[in-house]
Amino acid sequence: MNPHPTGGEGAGRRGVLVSFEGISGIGKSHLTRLVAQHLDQPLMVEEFSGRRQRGDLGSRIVSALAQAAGADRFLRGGCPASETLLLLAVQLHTYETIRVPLHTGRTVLEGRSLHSVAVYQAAALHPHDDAAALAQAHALMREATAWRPAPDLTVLLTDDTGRALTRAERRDGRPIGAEERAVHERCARLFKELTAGDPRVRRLDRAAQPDPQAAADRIADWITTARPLPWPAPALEGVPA
Ligand SMILES: Nc1ncnc2c1ncn2[C@@H]1O[C@H](COP(=O)(O)OP(=O)(O)OP(=O)(O)O)[C@@H](O)[C@H]1O
Ligand SMILES: Cc1cn([C@H]2C[C@H](O)[C@@H](COP(=O)(O)O)O2)c(=O)[nH]c1=O
Repeated sequence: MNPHPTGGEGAGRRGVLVSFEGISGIGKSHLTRLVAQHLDQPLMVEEFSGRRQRGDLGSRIVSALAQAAGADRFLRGGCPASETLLLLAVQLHTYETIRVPLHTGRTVLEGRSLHSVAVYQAAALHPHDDAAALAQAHALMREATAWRPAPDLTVLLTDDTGRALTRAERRDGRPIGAEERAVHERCARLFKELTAGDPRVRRLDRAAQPDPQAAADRIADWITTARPLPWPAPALEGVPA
């Protein structure tokens, strides 16, 4: 089986693929909207948010997972391996939907991308073993990037976890319990460990940069100076590399 069914990629002519990562309430959507105002008609993709009900394949997979998981915010319906493969499929679907705009020069902003699946699903697959979870997160990144490219630039947002979760509680109108809070804390750590030393990942700490406009200016600078990285994949049908 060809692991790059949608393939496609020479560097230089396409737009930059940017992801925003971090725990709930960290401000991914909020900052993405502000950053978008600095860019020339970027395409914004937010398939993972359970708050958005749409009919595309990726969103329908997420809705099905959310339904199977009941009230659980981490989409845990009791079958973590199958859930992980479905969430990776959502990532592949995202790539299939963005590849043409991306290859015709548009900047694409992804709210949650491969790192989110790697982190949350590694945590779900290894709930009691941090070292195994980190190894699993790296393995999931390798698996995912056999199927679709990783973002050229990942913006990892960090903050005091309590403050981020208070924002998420206020936004969603429901409290976050102690077990969920512990998972958020663990995933915040895993995001940092998974991305440590990766030159494609820029970290922005909201505690150090609390002004959203200043944070957005800084991120926009990173994006406008980022360059598309070569992707090891065959040429995209109908779109010159
Ligand atoms: N610096 C901030 N000051 C005040 N409110 C903020 C700030 N950043 C975000 N918010 C608000 O906090 C809530 C959570 O932000 P947002 O929805 O962007 O977080 P997120 O969970 O990271 O995003 P996503 O929905 O993409 O996963 C929103 O209501 C947003 O408007
Ligand atoms: C990609 C992905 C996400 N999740 C969980 C993590 C969060 O609890 C929600 C998304 O909520 P947000 O407030 O919109 O950030 O989904 C997950 O468990 N597994 C995943 O792969």
